Amino acid sequence: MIDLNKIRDEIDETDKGIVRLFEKRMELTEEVAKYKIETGKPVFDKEREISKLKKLRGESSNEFNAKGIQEVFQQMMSISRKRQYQLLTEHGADEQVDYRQTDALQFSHSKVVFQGVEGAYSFAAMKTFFDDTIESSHVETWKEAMQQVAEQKVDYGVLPIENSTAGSVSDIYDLMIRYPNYIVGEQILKIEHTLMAVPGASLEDIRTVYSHPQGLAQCRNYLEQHPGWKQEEVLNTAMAAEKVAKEGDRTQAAIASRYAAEHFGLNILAEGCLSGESNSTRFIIISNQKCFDRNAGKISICIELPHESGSLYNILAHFIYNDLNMTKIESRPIPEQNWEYRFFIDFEGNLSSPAVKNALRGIASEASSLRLLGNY
Ligand SMILES: O=C(O)C(=O)C[C@]1(C(=O)O)C=C[C@@H](O)C=C1
Repeated sequence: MIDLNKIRDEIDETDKGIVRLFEKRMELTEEVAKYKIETGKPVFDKEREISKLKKLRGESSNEFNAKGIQEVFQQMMSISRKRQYQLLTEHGADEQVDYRQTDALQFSHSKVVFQGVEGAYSFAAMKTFFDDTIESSHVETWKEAMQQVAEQKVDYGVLPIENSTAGSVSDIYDLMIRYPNYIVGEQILKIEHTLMAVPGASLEDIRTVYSHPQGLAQCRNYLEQHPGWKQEEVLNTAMAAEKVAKEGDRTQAAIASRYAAEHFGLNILAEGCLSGESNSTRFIIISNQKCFDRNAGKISICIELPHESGSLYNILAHFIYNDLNMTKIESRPIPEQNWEYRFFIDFEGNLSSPAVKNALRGIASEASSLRLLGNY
């Protein structure tokens, strides 16, 4: 009978040896880091890693072990890189600080653009985030709002990025890539949709419901109870209310805010049950200035990765090693590169913290591209 305890003793001895060798390897890594700090040579040397993996695989006795060796050494070199990034950060090696930190961003007396018309949820988010000294204006589309901020026609823009029921607003993610704007704040707004129609109309009269696609999506459960109603998309929830009020047709209804119903003189036919109790939308405040609040606690980045196995896993390891809490990851297709994606990542932290600097240094070296979208 084989003695399990005896085998385990031998495994323990072998593991001790592996730990000693690992420690030795990490000491050598520190030497490499010193050399790289002095010479400015990049930490990540892909060619060296590929040739090492090939050689080590060749030294294993069978294909199964070769795979294991590849996995273990990929991890070992990735750990070695992370230690080197730490040492580079501690040493303050060529930090590229192309953003400005400020004690407090100037929001009062600024020019702010939102999409839609008064009564739209973006308008409500703007009113909640900013004070009464701002000069606000509105445009028809999210793209125009992005453009106005990019061209510095206004100081800030307010855009919806995510809804707790319907999910991410993917168009906003795509627009963030197309325009050189930055996120400087966010506002979460509880969304309470109501169904409204012209005075005198009742639920039985309704044939068509107008709203923004997000409004229709968030009220999907309610609308499923009325399969006979035709759903029509318009640019904005408040515009839907405006259209119903202007056309005066009692077969039409709009899904929009209570404010919009009052503003356009419409009657509320249903409320409260439309999109659930906790339905909320997160709005971002964007600026063209790469300027972040010194006390900001959340960072948004966008990365593109080499199209190869394990690349996302390796990038995410930078958050784990630096104890950073990732709060969101979103993927969007890269146009013209079918089935390849860019990733939008939110995590907690401030750009001045060493942990964030380490992680961003590592990600910048190992991703195909990294764009900082904001610290707010
Ligand atoms: O040889 C180097 O240049 C190192 O930095 C060491 C090492 C390794 O751990 O083996 C780590 C990172 C490089 O990408 C390649 C190899």
